[in-house]
Amino acid sequence: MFSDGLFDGKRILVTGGGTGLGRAMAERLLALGADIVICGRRENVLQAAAKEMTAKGGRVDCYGLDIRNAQAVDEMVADIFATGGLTGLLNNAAGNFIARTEDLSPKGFDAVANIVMHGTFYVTQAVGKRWIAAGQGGSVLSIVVTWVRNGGPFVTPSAMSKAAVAAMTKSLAAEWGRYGVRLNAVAPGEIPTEGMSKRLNPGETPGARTAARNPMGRVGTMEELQNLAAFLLSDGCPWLTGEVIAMDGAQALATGGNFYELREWGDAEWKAARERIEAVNAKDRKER
Ligand SMILES: CCC/C=C/C(=O)SCCNC(=O)CCNC(=O)[C@H](O)C(C)(C)COP(=O)([O-])OP(=O)([O-])OC[C@H]1O[C@@H](n2cnc3c(N)ncnc32)[C@H](O)[C@@H]1OP(=O)([O-])[O-]
Ligand SMILES: NC(=O)C1=CN([C@@H]2O[C@H](COP(=O)(O)OP(=O)(O)OC[C@H]3O[C@@H](n4cnc5c(N)ncnc54)[C@H](OP(=O)(O)O)[C@@H]3O)[C@@H](O)[C@H]2O)C=CC1
Repeated sequence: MFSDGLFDGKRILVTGGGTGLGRAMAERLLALGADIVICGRRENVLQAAAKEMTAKGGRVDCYGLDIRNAQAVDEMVADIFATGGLTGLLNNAAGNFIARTEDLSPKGFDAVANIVMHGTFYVTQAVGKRWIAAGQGGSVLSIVVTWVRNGGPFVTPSAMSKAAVAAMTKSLAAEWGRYGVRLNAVAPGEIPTEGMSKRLNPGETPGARTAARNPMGRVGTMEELQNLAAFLLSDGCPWLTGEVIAMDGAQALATGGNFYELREWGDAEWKAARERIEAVNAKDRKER
């Protein structure tokens, strides 16, 4: 679908690029010739992913850090610019889980908001200010959710924070356009990944609920997202900026989104879901 070498000479930072959608998009960009940088909190996950991704060649650099830490983000980005710079940024790292909003503690809200809203801003600003200082342009792509348009029941901290990322995308497209920096966002429907399925559909067959409700009768595929991300980050559309593009088989248009049906759940279902989510959180935390 794309020419070989489309991304020759490009270097792209993919936050959360060691797993799931981030890894899939990083792999496609690498295959098209880009050098890749990935970051996340679990260094072992990043190193294992980088090893597999470069089995056929290419360069993938890893940084183990928490993007909620603005100083750590700035140090990472300074190091990246000291070792070759960047032409693109893919804001993909996120945290999320389903919960009744009345059950959230302040720390539970902050866990999501500090990753998605604050962390995404820290990375974008650290990269953007260096592009501006260097007099070079760049392209930012952020992964959001369809809930930025109409809210997301039972995922309120994520809906609020991703809406902030969509607002950042539009604000900076206007503010930084004069520097040749463009920003766009993609709002995918469900594309099952381990990190997502275990926190948003705990105990269910991954993708089953979406397949039953989606106008196209299925979940999304990695390949569809890889193609859209490659197009948006390529030099093929330099005047395209400030857009949020949904790709969900029209599910949000038809049904409003993903989790409204959870209003049927009672205390027992929420307790079971929380236990499953906290088990996966604890497992991942041990690897940090
Ligand atoms: C269509 C699909 C769209 C998909 C969109 C996506 O984004 S998929 C992306 C999917 N991928 C990911 O999400 C990957 C990354 N995700 C993560 O690392 C975790 O899920 C994280 C966001 C909780 C951060 O973890 P951490 O260890 O850094 O967290 P921490 O120690 O800072 O604060 C923890 C606080 O959260 C509380 N809490 C937790 N669960 C529940 C619950 N079920 N109920 C209520 N509360 C809950 C917990 O009790 C504690 O508060 P407390 O009690 O101390 O006051
Ligand atoms: N899968 C889906 O159906 C959909 C996903 N999305 C979005 O796609 C993106 C990827 O999700 P997905 O691949 O499914 O889930 P994953 O859980 O696999 O990806 C999240 C990644 O972000 C990293 N991350 C999380 N918190 C931090 C942090 N504080 N600092 C640094 N890295 C962090 C995680 O690594 P680590 O834990 O090691 O830090 C992980 O690699 C997210 O933005 C999500 O909101 C949007 C719509 C649908």
